[in-house]
Amino acid sequence: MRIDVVTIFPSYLAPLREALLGRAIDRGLIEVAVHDLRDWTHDVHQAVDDSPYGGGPGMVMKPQVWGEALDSVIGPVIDSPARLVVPTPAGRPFTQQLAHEWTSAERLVFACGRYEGIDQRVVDHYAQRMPVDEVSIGDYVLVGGEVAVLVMVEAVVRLLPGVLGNPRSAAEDSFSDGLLEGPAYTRPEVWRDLPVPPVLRSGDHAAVDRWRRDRALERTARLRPDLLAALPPDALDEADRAV
Ligand SMILES: NCc1ccc(-c2ccccc2)nc1
Repeated sequence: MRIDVVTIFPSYLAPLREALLGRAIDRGLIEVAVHDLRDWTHDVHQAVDDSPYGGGPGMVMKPQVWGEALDSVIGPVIDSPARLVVPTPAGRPFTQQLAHEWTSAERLVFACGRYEGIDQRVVDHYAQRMPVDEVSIGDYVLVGGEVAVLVMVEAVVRLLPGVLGNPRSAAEDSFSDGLLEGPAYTRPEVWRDLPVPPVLRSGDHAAVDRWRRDRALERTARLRPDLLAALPPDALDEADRAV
């Protein structure tokens, strides 16, 4: 998978080259290119924004600059189909399911907005020639899309074959079975007078699996009842319902 990011703050994307994601790049599992939007300005001030039509606070990012940048970065879409992703608070929710969907994309191009966002015609123009996703990572407003890109790239790349040491990790993610993950424990057996739940040291794998699912169901009911309500009817067996 090739990932391109266009931003006025390229250094914000430096974490993409660290740790797990950095190793995925070194191993050739993904390619990452970060582009400075200002490279496509032609004026001495390198202007990327202007006042909003209709008035109102803040500034809007200019369509001309974005058009030249995205034409250059995306290139002839025919050659390598890409998805254009625009992080925005006014977007569809980014979910584990969407992360999985994106793992089949040959290319992801992220357009990081700042100020009050990007002139809508940029999304409208590219939506005529490629899939464009306006996506939100949560109901809060950031100063720009860069942090959201870090979140989404990590969520997608960790799902790619070979990236995680243990493929079971991604398969057993929170949300993979529609529930939140239950608690995890490691040595020591007792820490500050708090013991590890004995069942986890029993060696009885069926009991451990049952205990873990019960804790996941309890946690989901307590913190995310919406996820329980969204489960398909056959997702919970009789033992689950007893929790
Ligand atoms: N859903 C999180 C999120 C994503 C992007 C932005 C944002 C803010 C300003 C300009 C452009 C994008 N804010 C929140």
